[in-house]
Amino acid sequence: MKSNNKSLFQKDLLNEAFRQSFVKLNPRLMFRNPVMFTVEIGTAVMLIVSLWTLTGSSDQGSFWYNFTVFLILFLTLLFANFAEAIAEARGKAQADSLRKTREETPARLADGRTITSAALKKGDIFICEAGDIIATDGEIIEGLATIDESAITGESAPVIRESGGDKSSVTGGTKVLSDKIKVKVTTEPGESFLDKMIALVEGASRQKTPNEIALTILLAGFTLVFIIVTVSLKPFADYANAPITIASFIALFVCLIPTTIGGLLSAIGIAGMDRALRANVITKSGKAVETAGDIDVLLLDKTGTITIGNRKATQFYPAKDIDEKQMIRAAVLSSMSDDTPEGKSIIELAGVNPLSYAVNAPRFIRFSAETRSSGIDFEQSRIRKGATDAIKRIVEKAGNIFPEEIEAKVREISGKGGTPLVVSENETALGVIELQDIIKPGIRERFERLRKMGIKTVMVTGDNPLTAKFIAEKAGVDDFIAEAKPEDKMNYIKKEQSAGRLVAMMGDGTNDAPALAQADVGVAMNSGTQAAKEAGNMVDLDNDPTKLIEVVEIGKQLLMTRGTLTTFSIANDVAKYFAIIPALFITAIPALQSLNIMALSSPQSAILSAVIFNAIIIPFLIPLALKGVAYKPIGASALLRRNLLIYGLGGLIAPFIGIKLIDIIVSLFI
Ligand SMILES: Nc1ncnc2c1ncn2[C@@H]1O[C@H](COP(=O)(O)OP(=O)(O)OP(=O)(O)O)[C@@H](O)[C@H]1O
Ligand SMILES: [K+]
Ligand SMILES: [Mg+2]
Repeated sequence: MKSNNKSLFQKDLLNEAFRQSFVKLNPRLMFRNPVMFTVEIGTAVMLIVSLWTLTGSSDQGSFWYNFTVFLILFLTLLFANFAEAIAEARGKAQADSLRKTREETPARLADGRTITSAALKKGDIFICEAGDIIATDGEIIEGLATIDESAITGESAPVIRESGGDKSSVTGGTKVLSDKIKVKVTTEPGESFLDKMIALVEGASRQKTPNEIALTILLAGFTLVFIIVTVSLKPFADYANAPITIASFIALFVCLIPTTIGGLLSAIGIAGMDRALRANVITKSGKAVETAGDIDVLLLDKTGTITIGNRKATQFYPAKDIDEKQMIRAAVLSSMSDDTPEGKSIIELAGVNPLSYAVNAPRFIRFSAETRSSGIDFEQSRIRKGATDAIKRIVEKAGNIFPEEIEAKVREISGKGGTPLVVSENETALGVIELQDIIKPGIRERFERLRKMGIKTVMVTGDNPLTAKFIAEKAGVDDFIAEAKPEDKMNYIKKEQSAGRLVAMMGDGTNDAPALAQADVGVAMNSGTQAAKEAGNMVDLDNDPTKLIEVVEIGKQLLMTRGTLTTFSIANDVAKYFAIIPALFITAIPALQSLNIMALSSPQSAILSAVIFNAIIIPFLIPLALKGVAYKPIGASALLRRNLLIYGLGGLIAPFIGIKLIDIIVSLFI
C-alpha cells in the first residue's frame, strides 16, 4: 500500500467518482444525508417551477433565471456526491491492489497433494518452501523462514517468522524467501485477512460512527429550524407586500442550511480510514480511528514493543554449592522443547546438544505467561526455569531456602535492565540465567511526542519490577506495571476506563488478547498470533509498536477536520444572509439596502451569486476533507484557538469576497 500511494485525483478514480455522483442522486441513497436530501427536494421543485414558467406565467420570473437556479442546485448535489464518491473510489483502488495479492495460489498439503488456495479449510496443514507464495493465512507450526511481506506492507525488507512465540503468523499472498515451514490454516475460505480488508476498504461494511451519527442528527435539526424560519418569512413578506418568488425562498433556504459540512461529512470519515490504511494500519471500524484521536492512556508491552524482543541468554550464574555443569544441564533440559526465543537462546549459549543428556519418558512443561515458568519432568527429576518470584515460590513452598546469593544476582541483573531466569531442580534453586534485550532505537523521542499530545504511556511486563524500572526509565515511559499476568493488563485497562479515560493497547501475543479486546483501541501486530489479531480492532501491517502514534494523529486529524469544516460551514453561511435578505425585500423595504454591504448589483444577481458560492465551496474543500487539516502537537486549547482563527474567521470573511467576485461576473450576463 505504501508503494502505490496515489495522488489525490487520479484519472481513473475521477471517472469512477464522476459516474457515482449521478448514481448517488437516487433519493433512497440521498435520504441518509438529511441536509443534502432537502436540497434535492428544493432542486426538484426548481425544475418544476422552471417548466411552469414556460407556460407563460410570469410572476415567478423568467425561465432562464429559474432554470439557472435549478442548475446550480443540481450541481450542488453532484459536488456533494462527488466528494463522497472520490473518497470511496480511493478506497476501492486500494482494495484492487489488495485483491491482486489474493490471487489463487497452489498449496502443497502435508500429505503431498497439491490443492488450490480456495479449497484450503481451517485446520489444514500446508508446506511452503523458498520461492512459494503462501496460500492463505495461518500459523507456523514447524520451522522458520524469511518472508517477503511487501505485497501487503509495501516494505521490501524481509522478515523472519517462526513457530512458537509471538511471531508465528503468516499472511496469504506473501512470499517465502528461504527455508521451509509447515503452516496451519487459521481462517475459512473467503474469510482471510485480505478478504475482510477488501470488504472493508471497499466501503461495503462501512458504518457511520457514533460521532458522525450525532453530527448528522444535529445538522438535520439545523435544517428543520431553517425550514421553519424560511416558511415563517412568507406571512411577513405578505404583510410587507413584498411577494417572494419560490426561487428566492429555496435559494435562501439552501444558503441557510449547512450544506458545506453536509456535503463533505461522509468523505471526511472515509478519508480517515483511508489515511490509516496508507499508514499500513487496517482498521476494523471507523469508530476505532476516531476513538484513537481521543486516547488518554497507552499501554505497551515491554518485550518486543519497547525492546527488540529477542531476549538472549548471555551468562549462567550457578548458586554457591552448585557445579556449573549441573546448572547448565538443568537449564538446557528445561529448554529442550521450549521454542520461545528465550529457550532457544539458552541452548545456544550452553552449546550443548540437549539429546546428549539421556532422559526417559520426559514430560515437557511449556512456558506460559500465567505461570511465568517452563520446564521438564522425567524419572525422579522436576526441572523448572522462570521468573524469580515464580521459582522462589516453588522453592519456598517445598520448605527449602532460596539462596541469598541468587537474590543478589537477580537484583544485579535486573538493575541493568536484564531479565533473570532462575533454574531449579526438585525445588532447589541451582542458579540464574541472565537474559538481555535491547531497547529499540528512537523510542524515547516517540514517547516524548506522545507526551506532548497529552497521552500517558504505561509499560506492562511480566518481568520483575527492577528490570521493568530500568527499561521504563531508559525508554522514557510515564509509568510501568511489573510481574503482570494477562488478566492484570486487562484489569489495569478496566480501572483506567472506569475513571473515564480512553485506553489504547498494542500487543502481539495470545496473552495480550484479553487486554486488546478490553481496550478502546486495540492494535495487534500482523506478525502476532491469530488470537491477538482477532481481539484487537486494528492490525498494523508493519508490526511497528510505535505506530499508535500515527494512528492517534490520524484520529485527531479526523476529529479536527470534521470540527473545523463544521465551523467553516456555519460561518460561511453568514455572508449569504447578507446577500439574500436585502435582495428579497429591497423593493418593499428600501431601508434594507443598508444590509447590502457587498453592494451586489441586482436582487437576482445577489441570489445567484450566493447559491453559486454555496455550490463551489464544496469541491473547493474536497482536498482538505480528504487530506485532513494539518495536525500539530501543540496542546488542545492552542490548537482550537488556531483552528477557530483560520477556519472560523476565514469561513466568515471568504464568502463576502467570493460572492462579490461572482456578482461582478454574473452581472455581466443579466
Ligand atoms: N521461555 C521461558 N521460560 C521460562 N520463563 C520465561 C520464559 N520466557 C520468559 N520467562 C519469564 O516469564 C516472565 C514473563 O514473561 P512474559 O512473556 O509474560 O512477559 P514479558 O515478556 O516479560 O513481558 P511482555 O509482556 O512485554 O512480553 C519473563 O519476565 C521471564 O521472567
Ligand atoms: K449553506
Ligand atoms: Mg513476552
